[in-house]
Amino acid sequence: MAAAQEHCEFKTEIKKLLDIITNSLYTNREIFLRELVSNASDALDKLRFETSRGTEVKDPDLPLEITLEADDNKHVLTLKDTGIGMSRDEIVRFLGTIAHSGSEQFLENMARESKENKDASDIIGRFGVGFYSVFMVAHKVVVTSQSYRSDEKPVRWTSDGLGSYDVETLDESLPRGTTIEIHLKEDHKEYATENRIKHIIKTHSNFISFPIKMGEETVNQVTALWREPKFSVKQEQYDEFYKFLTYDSEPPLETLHISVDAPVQFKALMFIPKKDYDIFNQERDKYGLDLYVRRVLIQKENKDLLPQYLGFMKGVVDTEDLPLNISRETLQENRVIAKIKSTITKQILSALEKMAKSDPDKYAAFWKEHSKIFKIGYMDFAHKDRFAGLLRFNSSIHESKDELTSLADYISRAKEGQKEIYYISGQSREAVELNPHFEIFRKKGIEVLYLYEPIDEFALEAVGEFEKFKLKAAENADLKNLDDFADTDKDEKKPVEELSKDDSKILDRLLKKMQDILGEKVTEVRLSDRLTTSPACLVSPDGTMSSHMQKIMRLVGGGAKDDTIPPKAMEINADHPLVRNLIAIFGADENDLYLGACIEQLYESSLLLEGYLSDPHKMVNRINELLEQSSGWYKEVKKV
Ligand SMILES: Nc1ncnc2c1ncn2[C@@H]1O[C@H](COP(=O)(O)OP(=O)(O)OP(=O)(O)O)[C@@H](O)[C@H]1O
Repeated sequence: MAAAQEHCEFKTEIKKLLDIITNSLYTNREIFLRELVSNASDALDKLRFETSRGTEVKDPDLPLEITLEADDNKHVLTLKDTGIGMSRDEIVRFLGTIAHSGSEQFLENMARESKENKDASDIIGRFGVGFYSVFMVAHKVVVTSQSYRSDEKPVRWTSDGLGSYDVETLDESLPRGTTIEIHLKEDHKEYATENRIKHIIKTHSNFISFPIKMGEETVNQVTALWREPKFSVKQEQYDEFYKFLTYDSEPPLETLHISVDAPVQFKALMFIPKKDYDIFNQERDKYGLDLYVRRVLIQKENKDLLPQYLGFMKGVVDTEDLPLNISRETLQENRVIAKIKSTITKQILSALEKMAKSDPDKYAAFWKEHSKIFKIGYMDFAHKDRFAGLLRFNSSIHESKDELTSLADYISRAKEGQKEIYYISGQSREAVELNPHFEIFRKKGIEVLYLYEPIDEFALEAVGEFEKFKLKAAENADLKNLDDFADTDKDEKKPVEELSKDDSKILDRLLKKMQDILGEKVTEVRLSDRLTTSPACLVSPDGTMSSHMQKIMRLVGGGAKDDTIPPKAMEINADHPLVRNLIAIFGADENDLYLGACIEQLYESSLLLEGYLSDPHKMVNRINELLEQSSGWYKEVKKV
């Protein structure tokens, strides 16, 4: 006899979700079974977790398993588990609102994707939509559940997935667990045939750690692959397990299977995915390894087992050295976990080092996908040198932006007597190569690393030194250190005439004039030893951050917008034709107004290159005035 029947409307967001699911053209509908089996497995994990910590449960002797029944005549597929079950309150909360991760994320991603006009069907496959995906194939679903708490009555939940559902409390007695009856739509009755179902289980759910039974047969593998000895596992099995774990359709780039006895006993099976699937640029909090204690799942995506910069790793860790009843809240302070983390970190770094050495192409593929997160490793001081050894950069010796070098290779090419590794930051290869600070390095044939990501410079600053070579921003290089190196740039333009004594004196006064005009905007105006093609550049006072770093610090400084420009010295290239012209103009009339505009413009052009010019209006006006004047003169010279 049924009691307390209730008819309820789904919340709006669920209606939206159901609408997307049922109307989507998604062809790979079989993943609904993956979702339901994974829910059943979660429910069994939760039950095992409760019993292992001594909680009293209903029907303690029931085997922990999932059973499937396919009724080909009635087109009904039934999935049963002996897991934790749901009470009436829970079933309404869990299946009637959208408080759970999968579907919520799905909706967010859908919203974003539809803005970008992408095909959404791929998201269904990759993220899973949880329970509701069943309505891709069902016209009616009946969920009957008995909670593991003996004082709860069984409950039945029925819905056609259109807009509402019914719940009723049952008076009969039922064994613990959840049964889901799936009444298939006419078009999808194939999902009530035994062979089809077996095939789907093998494809998507083979590594579920509880038996999935059809009749007498256990359809899935059940064994915990990570506990098998390494030599007995084939790469195909690893690949299959990886796909099961991540929903990735491609095999992993690298597999790492380790068994450790000291200082802690644990086994880990980890993978580096071929692609960084954080395609939505979400917060990087979806990382971590699944933690098992003696095959019992304690926590999915545990973050205490892995430093964040190795967060691209996917996989499982299983240890003997923790009590089964450990509380998840205290994992973070647990000494065993800390030891596992430190061992795993070393093992992953070793694996990367090995890969970099034995298969540079593979390492380059790793770098392309995962370096963004890996570079956060500059905070891991304990492994600073190993981290630095794994860094890769584009450099001035390369022909294109896609080539990479390590710091060690840079050093192997360094000039005799060179003690520093130089780098320049910029948005692109072109931008770096136009940076005036690069000119002296080009002239002397000294290699410079090109840094394109904001984090690169943080990483190199933190590393500080590699194999006794100091890491130095090119603009902060002490030019005295470069004096010993001869010029190598052969395709010099014709040598510039030496300045006459008189002109040198005029230049001295011109520099003072520049200083007067620019006032407090610069610390000084001086002659440059570093420029060959640019007329001027700005230089940070010794020991300060590079301009690039200063800009980043202003961005991350948060709060108030800081528009102040840190004072810098302006350096002038005495050999530049523009400067030579200015000397002549200044020599003729020290107060020529044209000079003032030119000097301001030189300063602001340098600011622009350093990325500091925040308001271009004044500058554009001035350029237009200068253009107007010069076009007038040009017209006269050309006699047009
Ligand atoms: N077989 C089941 N036994 C017990 N509870 C279940 C079962 N199936 C679903 N639930 C409950 O319903 C909730 C919602 O399930 P749903 O599949 O929609 O999302 P989810 O599993 O939480 O998220 P995700 O799909 O990201 O894993 C689950 O979190 C769980 O609490």
